[in-house]
Amino acid sequence: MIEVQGLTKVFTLHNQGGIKLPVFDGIDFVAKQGECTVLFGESGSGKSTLLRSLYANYLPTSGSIAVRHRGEMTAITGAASQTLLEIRRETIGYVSQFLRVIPRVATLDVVAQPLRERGVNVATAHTKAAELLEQLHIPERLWSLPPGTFSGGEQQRVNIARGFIVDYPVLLLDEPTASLDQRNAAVVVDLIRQARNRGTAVVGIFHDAEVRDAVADQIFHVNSDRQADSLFTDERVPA
Ligand SMILES: Nc1ncnc2c1ncn2[C@@H]1O[C@H](COP(=O)(O)OP(=O)(O)OP(=O)(O)O)[C@@H](O)[C@H]1O
Repeated sequence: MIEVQGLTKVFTLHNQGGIKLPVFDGIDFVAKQGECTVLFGESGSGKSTLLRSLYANYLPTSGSIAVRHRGEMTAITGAASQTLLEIRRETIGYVSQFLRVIPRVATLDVVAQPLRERGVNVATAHTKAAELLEQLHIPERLWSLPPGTFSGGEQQRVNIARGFIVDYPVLLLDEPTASLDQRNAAVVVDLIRQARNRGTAVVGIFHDAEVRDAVADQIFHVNSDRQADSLFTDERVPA
């Protein structure tokens, strides 16, 4: 579903005299349908940078990223804005670590929005949003409120509900259980497994070893010191 070739990222800090900050160099990486790929590595190794590059939030310095979109491998690097919007609406879902929402929009609408953008009617989108919010233990009294003042864990669960409301062929998850208790982390593990069983290619960062072991089909080591030929390991992690 995703093919990454020779991906290199160097940040240039223009407000710091143009200092160059190399993050990773020459990454080759494949994410397959129905598999969960875990990005693994030390803090600062570039996991989030890689995930953001897959969503085209960051522009790579060199290399290419392609995603299977409408049945064809489509370049993300260098894609026109219109193509990127289409890819994000139909093919790639992204659950960032923190919820970013428009003020004064009710939680139920925040969660339902990705379905509404795909033309699903309000009633159906709200029903699906309510199911997910219930599953993730967000009390019903909060559904009509904007999530801006919710606790960190509540906001993260709203973000997860929003990410899982569409059956995206590719789902990118940036530490989706970081602020969650065990009960809610277990719900997220279930949601990931269900998505994977439907054929979604999941790519995620999970700091919690228990969660990681519960969902990983393969682990991709992101390591800024690595040699080019040891970039990819296809370690099967026991369920
Ligand atoms: N927008 C940016 N501008 C400049 N440097 C950045 C930017 N984003 C990330 N970096 C740098 O890139 C490096 C990798 O950061 P990244 O967040 O990808 O690491 P990570 O592996 O996800 O770390 P962690 O596990 O701590 O979240 C860091 O040194 C960071 O300072």
